[in-house]
Amino acid sequence: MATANKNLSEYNKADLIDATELKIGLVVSEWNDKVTNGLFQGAYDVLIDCGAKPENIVRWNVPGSFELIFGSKKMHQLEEFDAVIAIGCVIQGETKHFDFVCEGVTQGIKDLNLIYDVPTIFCVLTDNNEQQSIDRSGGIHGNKGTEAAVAALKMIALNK
Ligand SMILES: Nc1c(NC[C@H](O)[C@H](O)[C@H](O)CO)[nH]c(=O)[nH]c1=O
Ligand SMILES: CC(=O)[C@@H](O)COP(=O)(O)O
Repeated sequence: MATANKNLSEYNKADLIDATELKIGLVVSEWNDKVTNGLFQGAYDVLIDCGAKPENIVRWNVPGSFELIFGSKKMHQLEEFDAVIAIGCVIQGETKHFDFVCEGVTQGIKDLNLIYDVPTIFCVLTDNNEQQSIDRSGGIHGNKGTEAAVAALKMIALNK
């Protein structure tokens, strides 16, 4: 099922755990920050809706999606978080750099999930154009940040 057939913002709060006592880290890329800020807001709103305290939602910014790997690793090393959400937006340009950034951040975040016993959630848009990113960060297809926070809460429940 493609995103076009599924609204990313749909979730059932009854399916999610109480977030009152949770601490969530969000590492946010500054590239395409209009989009990444929208993704962050979508994730933040779910966590608050599920009872998280604002002071327990910690945001770190990094220059680009490739730096999400190192930023997420440093968060994990604090051993304070129940989950880390890596937020980025990679948009195809003129060169093959898109392919390498997307593959690198995908593999890097996969590796973090193997190394650490706290989930790292992959909230990275890998789009052909800016409109696709807008559509998936609070636009017609919903918000992938919402989906990421839901995934984080579900994985925390599984990890208890
Ligand atoms: N083109 C995009 C980038 N490129 C920058 C890299 O992520 C990285 O910061 C740089 O190579 C230095 O290590 N990053 C994005 O997040 N989105 C893009 O569209
Ligand atoms: C994903 C990127 O790094 C890319 O947007 C950079 O653009 P370009 O390939 O035109 O250098």
